[in-house]
Amino acid sequence: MSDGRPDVLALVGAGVMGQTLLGGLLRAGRDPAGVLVVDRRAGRAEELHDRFGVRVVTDPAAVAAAGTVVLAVKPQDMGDLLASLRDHLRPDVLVVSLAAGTTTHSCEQQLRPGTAVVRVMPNTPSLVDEGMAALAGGRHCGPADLAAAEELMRSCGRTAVLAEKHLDAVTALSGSGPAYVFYVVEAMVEAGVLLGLPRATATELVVQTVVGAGAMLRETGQHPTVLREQVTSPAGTTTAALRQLDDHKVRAAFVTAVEAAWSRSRELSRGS
Ligand SMILES: NC(=O)C1=CN([C@@H]2O[C@H](COP(=O)(O)OP(=O)(O)OC[C@H]3O[C@@H](n4cnc5c(N)ncnc54)[C@H](OP(=O)(O)O)[C@@H]3O)[C@@H](O)[C@H]2O)C=CC1
Ligand SMILES: O=C(O)[C@@H]1CCC=N1
Repeated sequence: MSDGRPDVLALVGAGVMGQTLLGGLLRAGRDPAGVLVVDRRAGRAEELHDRFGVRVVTDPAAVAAAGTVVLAVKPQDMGDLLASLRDHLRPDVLVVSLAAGTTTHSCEQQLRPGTAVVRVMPNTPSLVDEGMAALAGGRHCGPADLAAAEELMRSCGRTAVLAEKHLDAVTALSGSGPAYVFYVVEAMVEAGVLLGLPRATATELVVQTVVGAGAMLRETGQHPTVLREQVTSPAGTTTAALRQLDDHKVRAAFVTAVEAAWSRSRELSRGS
């Protein structure tokens, strides 16, 4: 940890994203004794302690021991949360917010003046160490703070440091992106079932196809258009399918959908 902060990390909000990051940090070698989880659901303590070996509390005052505090609650809960943490945080704390559509400026305004805040947009493939997280530093955040936040997120995937103005687009693309891929997978599996394949077989075929296509994109570095053309034989099956996707404006629907997510992220940043 940088700048003489205590090595204790507090994670506030142990839902989907909080537990995903927690798992990554522990897999990467972080000592569970140095991690404190704060979640408002009292019943979570035993379950999370058994699963991760970390201490779990409901009292926000416990963050006073932490050099780094990661906020993983819903954007709509951030206001109440920041108010409850404000007087307990160390003056030199690093606050890392994972909340969609919550700007560093809005966090800073609700915390003690000068608090270092990093805004992060992660995604759920962090569960299998294939996450993508974009980070943006607030106005009191120095290079060492950003590096410390990046190190946290690298425990479960890749990172990119971007200007904060891009974070709503990141949220729409890679933050929500896994849901778009799962949606396509669901549709393809249903198509396989419609054509008479057992559901388990259809699922295995589709999942391996998606994993394989993703690996090809990463490992060949080829443009997706080139890779798609390699599959598309003249007068063949693929071109017949792609024509239907174009006729149904699926490409345009994806663009509009991502734009809607971007717009919603911007709305969240205005508190609506
Ligand atoms: N899920 C995803 O794919 C992604 C999520 N994010 C962001 O991560 C954040 C968390 O999302 P997600 O994990 O899905 O949400 P969840 O609802 O699964 O988890 C949030 C957790 O925080 C708890 N909580 C809420 N307020 C407080 C509080 N004041 N003190 C302590 N604990 C509290 C909630 O308790 P309770 O259940 O009682 O409400 C819940 O356990 C969001 O801001 C989201 O935008 C970012 C990228 C991807
Ligand atoms: O749907 C959401 O609001 C969150 C942010 C990105 C992914 N899930």
